[in-house]
Amino acid sequence: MFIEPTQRRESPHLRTGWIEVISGSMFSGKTEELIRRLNRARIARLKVAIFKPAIDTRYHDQNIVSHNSLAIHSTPVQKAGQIPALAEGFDVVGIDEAQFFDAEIADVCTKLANQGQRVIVAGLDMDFAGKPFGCMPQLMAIAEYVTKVHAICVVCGDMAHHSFRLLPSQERVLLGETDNYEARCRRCFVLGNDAGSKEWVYVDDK
Ligand SMILES: Nc1ncnc2c1ncn2[C@@H]1O[C@H](COP(=O)(O)OP(=O)(O)O)[C@@H](O)[C@H]1O
Ligand SMILES: Cc1cn([C@H]2C[C@H](O)[C@@H](COP(=O)(O)O)O2)c(=O)[nH]c1=O
Ligand SMILES: [Zn+2]
Repeated sequence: MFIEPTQRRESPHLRTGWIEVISGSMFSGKTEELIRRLNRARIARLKVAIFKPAIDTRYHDQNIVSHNSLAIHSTPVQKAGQIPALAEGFDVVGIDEAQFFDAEIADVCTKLANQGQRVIVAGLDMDFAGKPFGCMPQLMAIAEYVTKVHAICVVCGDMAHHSFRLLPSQERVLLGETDNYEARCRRCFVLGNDAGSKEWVYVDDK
């Protein structure tokens, strides 16, 4: 578990901010972990602002929602450049689905952190082809803290770090969940359709 640094309580302009990145494949728990950190910041009575790209309407047009139905209210924005004005006066800034933001997102996160805000960014490290996704490599490079989370391969049960697309589309952006994607380990990802595809069945402990 990530041990959160303590945020000093003076005005944001008198304290040091930082950037945290939570990254991994689909179903790896990025959103869960983002919501956990943001809820803890709220419990600490810090002012929390949360953003997501407006394109991400998968589960809800406003809320950030995890695959296991945790939810937190957010402000959808069209462009990264809109975030600084909207985040003014907040101690902590959460951003989900960062891979969909334009290249300005890295400068935006730097600006917020330099102003003393704690910035927590979650996003996919790789696309369906196993290629680094958009701005994520840059965000991981400039962050003080990077947490890589992993899913479970739905084919074999090993640790998964790939998002395997079940449709033939080669478009980079294709929203979806278990209808369109599976979490897969390296081996089952490389095997592709030859690895087969199984609905994950939880083993009964009894
Ligand atoms: N293959 C899988 N591996 C791990 N968790 C899964 C898998 N499929 C569904 N889940 C569920 O997804 C949850 C994580 O969802 P979420 O935080 O939205 O992930 P992410 O944002 O990384 O896509 C897990 O707690 C679990 O309930
Ligand atoms: C791999 C991959 C994913 N997407 C889309 C699919 C989902 O809508 C999001 C990822 O959401 P999650 O919170 O990480 O589960 O991204 C895409 O558009 N292109 C891809 O290659
Ligand atoms: Zn596997």
